[in-house]
Amino acid sequence: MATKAKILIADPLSESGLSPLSDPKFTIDIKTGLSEAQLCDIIGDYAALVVRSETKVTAKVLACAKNLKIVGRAGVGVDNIDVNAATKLGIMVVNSPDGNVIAAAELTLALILAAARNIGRASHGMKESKWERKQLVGVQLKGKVLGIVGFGKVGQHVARGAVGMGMKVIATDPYASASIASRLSVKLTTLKEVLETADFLTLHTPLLPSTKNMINSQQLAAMKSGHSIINVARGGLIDEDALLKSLQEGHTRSAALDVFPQEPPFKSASSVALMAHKNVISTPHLGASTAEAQHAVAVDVTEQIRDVLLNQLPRSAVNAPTISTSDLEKINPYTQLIEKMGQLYTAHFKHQPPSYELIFSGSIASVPTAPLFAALINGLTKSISARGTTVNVVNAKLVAKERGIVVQERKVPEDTTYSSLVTIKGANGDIIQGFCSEGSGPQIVRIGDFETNFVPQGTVLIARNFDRPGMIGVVGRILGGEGLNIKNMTVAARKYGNGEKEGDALMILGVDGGKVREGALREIESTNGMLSAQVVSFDPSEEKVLAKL
Ligand SMILES: NC(=O)C1=CN([C@@H]2O[C@H](COP(=O)(O)OP(=O)(O)OC[C@H]3O[C@@H](n4cnc5c(N)ncnc54)[C@H](O)[C@@H]3O)[C@@H](O)[C@H]2O)C=CC1
Ligand SMILES: O=C(O)C(=O)COP(=O)(O)O
Repeated sequence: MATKAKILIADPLSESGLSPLSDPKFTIDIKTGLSEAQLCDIIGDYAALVVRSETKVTAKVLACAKNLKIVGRAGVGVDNIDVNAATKLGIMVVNSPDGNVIAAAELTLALILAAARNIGRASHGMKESKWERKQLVGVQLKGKVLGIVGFGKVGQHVARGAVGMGMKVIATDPYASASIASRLSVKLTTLKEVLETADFLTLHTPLLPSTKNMINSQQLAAMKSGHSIINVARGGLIDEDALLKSLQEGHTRSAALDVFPQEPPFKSASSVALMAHKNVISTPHLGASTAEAQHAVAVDVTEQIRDVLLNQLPRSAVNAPTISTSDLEKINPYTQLIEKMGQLYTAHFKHQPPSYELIFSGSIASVPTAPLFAALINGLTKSISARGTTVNVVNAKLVAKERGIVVQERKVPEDTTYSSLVTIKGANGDIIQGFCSEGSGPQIVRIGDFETNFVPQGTVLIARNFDRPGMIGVVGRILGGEGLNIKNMTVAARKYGNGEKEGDALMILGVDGGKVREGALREIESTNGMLSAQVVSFDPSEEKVLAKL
C-alpha cells in the first residue's frame, strides 16, 4: 500500500481494542457525534469507517464515500447501516456477532429482575425520601414463565440464566435449533403460545421489516394480564403507544426498556410518555456497555478492518461470503489467475457472450469459489467498465446481473491433467484455460484453439498470423520504432478445433518500455499475413494482492 489507509472511528470505541490497527500502513481519526452532512463532507478520504449504533451510515453517506472499502459495526445490529446501498457500491460491511452477547443477555436478566421487584421505582423513591414498602411488593421469578422471542445468541444466554433462577422458559424463533433448545431445557413453540403463556416476555430479534412493531396492541391483548415486557433488542420491535396504553390499563404490569425507535429518545413524544410511566424502567442503550464487551467488539471489528485493508477476507462479513484462512490461502493465486483470464477473454475475443462456464478441475474444485466468481466478473468487465468501479466479492453478483452475465460453475475434482486447472468457456465455445504454479504463479495454457504457456503480467501483445517466416521480425520492427522492447515471446500453435489445417499461429509477446499505441497496433494488424492483434495490460499493482476485495 503506497499511501496510508485512513480509518475513521465515528462512535466511541474501547481504546484497548484499537491495537490491531497500530500499523504504519494505517492512520486513525476519531471523530464522534458527526451529523450526516458532516460525515458526507469528510468520508471521501477514508478507506474504513467504524461505528456502533449511534452513527447512521445512510445511502447518502455511502454515495460520498468514494474510497471506502469497509464499514465495521462494533456490535451486532446493523440496522443503522444501509447494507443494500453498501453492497451495490462494493463496500463490505462487517460486524461483531459474538463480542457483546453476554453483556446484552446479562442486562436483560438484570432488567427481568428489576421489573419483577420494582427496583427502578424503589430507587427513584428513595432519592425522594419515599419509604414505599407496601406499594412496591414484587413477584417471584421461580416458577414463572419467561417467553423469549428470538432464540439466537442473546436469547439463548438469557434462557440459561432464567432456567438457573427456576423459571420455565419457552421460546419462539422460526430458525432456532431444536437440539440447542432441548439442551437448555427450553420449549420451542409458536409466538401465539409464547404470548398467551408468558409472565415475562423478552425480545431478542434483529430489527427487520418483518419484526418492526411485532409487539403491537393485538399481541399485547393476547397476553395474560399482569405480564412484564423486557426489550434489550431494538426499539422498533414494540409499538410504544400500544405498550403505554396497556400499562395505563394495568394489563401490562411493568416494562423494562433499553432501546428506543429514536435514540436518544427525548424528542419522541411516545418514548418520553412511556419512560415517564411509573412502572417503566429505562436504560440508555446499555446492553453492550461492559468493559469486556466493548474490548471484544472493538478487537473483533478492528482486526477485520486490518485484514480487509490488507486484501484478506474478514471473518464475519454481513454482505460477503465468509471463507476460512486456509481456503483463502489456496484461493488467492487463483483470484489473480481468473481475473487475468477474464481480462484476456474480453480483450482477445472482443465480445462478451451472455453466459459462461467457469470450470474448476483438480484440487481447486474443493474450495469455496465465491471470490473466484468475483474475480471473473472483475476481469471480464474491467476494460469496459467506468473507471473506479469496484467489482469484488461484495457486489459481483449484482454487477453480473446488471450486465446480464450468467456464469455456471462446474467442479471436476477428479480431472487431474494439471493439479488444478481453470477453464472459462463462453456460450459460443471460446475458451481460455490457466493454472497456477508454485514458482511462477498464474499461467495461461490455452487461448481459443491454441495451446500456449505464458505468464500473464505487464503488457502483452497477442497477434494471430499465418505461420510463415519473417512475421516476428515485422512485429519487432514496428515495436522497436515505437521505442518498445520485446522482453519475452511465445508462439502458440493450434491444437484444438481444426488443428494445423488453418495454417495460423498466435504470437504472444511481453512488451517493455511503455504503452503500445493504437496506431502501432493497427500497423501490425494491417501487415500482410497478420490476422489480428490485441494488447492486454495486466495491472502490476495486482501482482501481489491477495483475494481481491
Ligand atoms: N441493547 C444492546 O445493546 C444490544 C442489542 N442487541 C440486539 O439484539 C439482537 C439479537 O442479537 P443476537 O442474539 O446476537 O442475534 P442472533 O442473530 O444470534 O439472533 C437473532 C434471532 O432472532 C431470530 N428471529 C428473526 N426474526 C424472528 C421472528 N420474526 N420471530 C422470532 N425470531 C426471529 C433469528 O432466527 C435469530 O435466531 C440484535 O439484532 C441486536 O439488535 C444485541 C447486542 C446488544
Ligand atoms: O450490538 C448491538 O446490536 C447493540 O445494540 C449495541 O449497540 P452499541 O454498540 O452499544 O451502540
